[in-house]
Amino acid sequence: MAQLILNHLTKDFGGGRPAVSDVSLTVREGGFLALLGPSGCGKTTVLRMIAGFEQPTDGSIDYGERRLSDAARALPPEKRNMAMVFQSYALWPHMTVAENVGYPLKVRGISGETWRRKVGEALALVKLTDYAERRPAALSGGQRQRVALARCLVTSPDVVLLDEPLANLDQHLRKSMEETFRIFHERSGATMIYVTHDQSEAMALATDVAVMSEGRLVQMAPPAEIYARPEGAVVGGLIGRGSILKLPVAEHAPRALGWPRLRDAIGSAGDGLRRDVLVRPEHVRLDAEGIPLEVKACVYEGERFALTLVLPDSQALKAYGDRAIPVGQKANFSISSGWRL
Ligand SMILES: Nc1ncnc2c1ncn2[C@@H]1O[C@H](COP(=O)(O)OP(=O)(O)OP(=O)(O)O)[C@@H](O)[C@H]1O
Repeated sequence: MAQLILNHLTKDFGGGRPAVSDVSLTVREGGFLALLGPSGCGKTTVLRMIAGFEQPTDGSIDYGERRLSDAARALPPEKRNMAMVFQSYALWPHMTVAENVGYPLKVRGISGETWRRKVGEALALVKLTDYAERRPAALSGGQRQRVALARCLVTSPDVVLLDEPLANLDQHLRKSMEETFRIFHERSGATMIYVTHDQSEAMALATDVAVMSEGRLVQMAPPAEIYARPEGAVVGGLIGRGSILKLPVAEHAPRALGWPRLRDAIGSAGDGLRRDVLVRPEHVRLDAEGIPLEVKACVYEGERFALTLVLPDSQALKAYGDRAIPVGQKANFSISSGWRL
């Protein structure tokens, strides 16, 4: 086990802006990195460079002391001891589950008892022991994805690359697969890099979250840190369900803003420069001492109500409530904290 190091990694396909620009980050040993960002920001290209399917045009990738690739040379994918799981499971339809899982071993010349033992262990980990002799066509989507996971686990890779592996699954299955990934990560000790559109998935699984935008790395931090202290509107808008308000706060104001300062900013009609302030819905609460805000929408979400409130200058503010408030009605709210982006 070692650190995976991306150093000024760049990939330019030659069509305008590079797909990946100057990305430097270190994935800690045995870490679980979630790579997040809007469509087209370069996530898959980073993953493909790590796997060895694309060569960087600049910068380098190292695994510990070992140089995997740079602009001059690249270790072929099969020499990297990595495994990649795709959104489409890419199982061979004519092979059984066990044969699919054991295929990478066969390619490496492993057969007989060792083959059976390793396949058995991998299938047990993803709870598919009883399905060993089935063909992929006779499996559910979640089971197929678990076969793909077992196939990547069977060779004990140092690094596992997952490209939106849960995108085709329904909400319920995604939750149970998240658990499988967590166990897989704990037991294998492999470094995992997980590309996803779904930030809640990323927050649930990752030791670190990296957010990309337009080919660049915008921020990388542990999930709780990136949630509490996002850098800029891209990260603030992507992580969690906050509202980004434009408020007149001074440049030298602290990043974390308390209620008195927020109340003054919301109440001020000043034309001064407005800055992006992120307000999390869980920090907005009904408060007799607060300011009256109109309820524009109230949606029942099962465990709570999601409210959309309107500030005096018509900006929308999301909040949670434990009871319904009729649309059009005003109630007093305060905001316990905001974060200047
Ligand atoms: N082989 C290629 N040739 C030319 N351009 C490419 C190639 N692969 C990717 N790109 C471009 O590079 C940019 C980044 O693509 P990439 O697939 O890495 O984004 P992504 O963040 O994974 O997007 P998504 O979330 O939609 O999958 C896009 O503008 C894409 O069109």
